[in-house]
Amino acid sequence: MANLFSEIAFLIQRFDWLSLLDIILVSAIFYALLLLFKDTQAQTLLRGVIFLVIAISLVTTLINLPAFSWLISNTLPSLLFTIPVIFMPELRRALERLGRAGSSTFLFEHENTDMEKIRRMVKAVVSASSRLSVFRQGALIVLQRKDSLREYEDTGVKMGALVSPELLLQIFYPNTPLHDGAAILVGDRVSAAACVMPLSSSGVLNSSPERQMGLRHRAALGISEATDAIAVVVSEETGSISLAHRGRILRRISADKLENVLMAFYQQQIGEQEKFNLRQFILAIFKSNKQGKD
Ligand SMILES: Nc1ncnc2c1ncn2[C@@H]1O[C@H](COP(=O)(O)OP(=O)(O)OP(=O)(O)O)[C@@H](O)[C@H]1O
Repeated sequence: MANLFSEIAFLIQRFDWLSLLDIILVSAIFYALLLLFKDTQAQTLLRGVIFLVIAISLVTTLINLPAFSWLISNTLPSLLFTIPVIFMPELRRALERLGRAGSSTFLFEHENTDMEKIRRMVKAVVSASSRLSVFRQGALIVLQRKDSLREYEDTGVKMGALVSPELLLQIFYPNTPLHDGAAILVGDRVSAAACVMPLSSSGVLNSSPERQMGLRHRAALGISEATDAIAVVVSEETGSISLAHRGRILRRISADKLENVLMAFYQQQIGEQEKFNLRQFILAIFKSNKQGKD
């Protein structure tokens, strides 16, 4: 024990501003990694790994355990190689998120921020959902937000048609070729129909007070867990409308509530983008002033 205290005292004595910089850099990298994996399934694992790495480094630095240190120094690198393989989809999404944060052109941002297009799309989804609900025709409509849904579009039939209530009603008309699966909406267009979504394996639906939900609701929850998309489901059995987002499901909502919730989601997104654009705008003015002076 006395040895451990003297070891700690020795470490404290050696602590200088370079050590502080070292700690700040490592903490910044861990913080950036956690931020990158925020809201993904890999987040909990990453937190565990970071905790493990810190705990092991402390133990092996302070206490002289040669066999344990040997085991850890040989197994940790292989663990670092296996994590990216297991969490490939999360990693890809995290890098996509990073790429989006880096892209700052006004044009790129404008594609999503056209409020008129969004309003038209929301109106079409709400109108189609309420009519499908009355007819008790099952439907799954997935609205892309920031995360790309390209890999899911590839599982269905590509369309690229302007969204309208009639088009959505036609897609989900029973026993037609496109009615099975999900329709994906990107902006104000139906980009693909009859798409296969990942099924949720979380217990949210099982623990619901009602009966266990079927595949359509599992698929809605699944895509909302895997991406930031919003999924609107119309139940074939009950005609009820539900909305899934970020692994949570709002059950049996009215058409009015659906419209309010969807508009709130997009207004929040647009607010964030406008804040971002304002920053870009200020930076651009600052740059052009500087160039003018030069
Ligand atoms: N992975 C999937 N991706 C997209 N759609 C799916 C997927 N799996 C099933 N579906 C859709 O769900 C339909 C089956 O729904 P099921 O009756 O099992 O679900 P449910 O949640 O009970 O819905 P409902 O209340 O409408 O009956 C399929 O016909 C298909 O259109």
